[in-house]
Amino acid sequence: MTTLVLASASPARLTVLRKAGVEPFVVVSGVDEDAVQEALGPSAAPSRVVTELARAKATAVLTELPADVAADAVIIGCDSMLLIDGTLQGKPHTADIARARWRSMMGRSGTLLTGHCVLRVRDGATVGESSADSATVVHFGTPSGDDLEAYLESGEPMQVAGAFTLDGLGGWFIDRIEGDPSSVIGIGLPLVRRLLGEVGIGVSELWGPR
Ligand SMILES: Nc1nc2c(ncn2[C@@H]2O[C@H](COP(=O)(O)OP(=O)(O)OP(=O)(O)O)[C@@H](O)[C@H]2O)c(=O)[nH]1
Repeated sequence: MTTLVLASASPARLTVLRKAGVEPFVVVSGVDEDAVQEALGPSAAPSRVVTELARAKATAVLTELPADVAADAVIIGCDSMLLIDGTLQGKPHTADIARARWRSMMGRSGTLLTGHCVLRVRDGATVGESSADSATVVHFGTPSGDDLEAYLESGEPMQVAGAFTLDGLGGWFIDRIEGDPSSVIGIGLPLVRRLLGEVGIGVSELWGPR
């Protein structure tokens, strides 16, 4: 049976796949995302940035796979960033940055881009590849000052692209989205289904015992 390898440390991506019937084999890539972005240059299109980051993550774990997994596997790498005011934003990391971002984006909208790369692996070699990004327009609500401070205090916004979640505390502050919710959380299931199809895999082959 083909093993789905998730090349990500993201707990959210793991949860999305588990709820969708797949128990992935997780290998964290450790890719230096800043270095990849720098190599792409300042004029790289946002969709290319997130897709190349996803490809770098998927490629990086190929050599880390145990032989029994690498015999028959499909590796998925992802990268999510928020495109707003013409700039790509990753994780804010500090409360001050997250606060400044929320004060700027509340009441407005941005596009959450998630790049995906799927590598089909047989006997340790890549025999197929498909990649694409998904774009979801996110309409931000207007949290009160107290609510925003409490949200920052939770620590959640610092650890996620765009300083918000759809499926966590951030959900109180997202008015609506236009697009696929799973890709906002970090891995777009309908897009991954299409990418898996391009390398000859049907999603139900990956579902565990029901
Ligand atoms: N739960 C949740 N997480 C989100 C949401 N939006 C973005 N994220 C997370 O924000 C993180 C974006 O950073 P990335 O660099 O793509 O991924 P990472 O967490 O660093 O993990 P790697 O794939 O190992 O790089 C991911 O973990 C996403 O799952 C959301 O709406 N909900």
